[in-house]
Amino acid sequence: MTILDTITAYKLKEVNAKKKVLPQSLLEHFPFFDRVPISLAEALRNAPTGIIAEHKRRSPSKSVINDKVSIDEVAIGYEKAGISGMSVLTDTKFFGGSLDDLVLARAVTSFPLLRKEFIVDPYQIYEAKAYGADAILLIAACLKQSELKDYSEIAKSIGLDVLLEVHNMEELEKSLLPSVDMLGVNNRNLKTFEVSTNISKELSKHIPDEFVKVSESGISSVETIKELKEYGFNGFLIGENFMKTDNPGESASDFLKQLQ
Ligand SMILES: O=C(O)c1ccccc1NCC(=O)[C@H](O)[C@H](O)COP(=O)(O)O
Repeated sequence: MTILDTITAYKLKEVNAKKKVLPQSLLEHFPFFDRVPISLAEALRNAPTGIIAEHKRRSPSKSVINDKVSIDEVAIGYEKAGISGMSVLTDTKFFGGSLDDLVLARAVTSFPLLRKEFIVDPYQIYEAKAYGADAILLIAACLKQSELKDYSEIAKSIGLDVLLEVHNMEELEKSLLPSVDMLGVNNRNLKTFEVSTNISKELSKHIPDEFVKVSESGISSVETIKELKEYGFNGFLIGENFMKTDNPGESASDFLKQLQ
């Protein structure tokens, strides 16, 4: 059993329990549900740097990364730094995040927010909108092609952008759907936790130009970003490199200065 199998099995139970307490029909009455989202894909297409900075307290591969800084401090710092968008991990059990983090980040910023979650049920897409997200993540390794199609179409129907994450050619082939805005290549192998940006470089040539290409995980240098740009990447998802510092916003700001 891989970590992804463990997480998705847990998520299915978690979502079923949530639906009993707060049905989807009620999520549609949350104030943020009527908010017009800001497109993360557009922000990346038009940005000179294209960084999506992540709020990440801990992870299965690294345990604790940073549980000292507050979400609002991180979100304000990232926006001030000039980052294109922010990824907010909302999983509690494995990453120490929550939907409260998403609401708090939304309350203090106006740039695009990605709900970083292991989506296994459409309920979580409505939840993302209700709690202030602009975009959702779908992971090809967790979902069948019919689910990727249905879930991305649901997200688009309520105005959310879709970042679809792949790690190999087989996952990429089932992910080239018109309802997907951004194709993310995860440089982290979720079975071994090994990280290599070579996977982004290899898969980039098979991603058609209509998708915004995003390289995810294990990025810690501006040289890597400059190199990945040569392969057509417009977006770069960075978590640990900023979050491991005492001041993630300042660290992101220094990183952007080096890039410009
Ligand atoms: O980060 C992990 O250990 C991990 C383990 C299992 C599933 C997903 C995982 N990470 C989620 C992510 O996508 C990363 O947080 C994101 O790409 C940022 O990565 P990094 O810059 O390496 O923190």
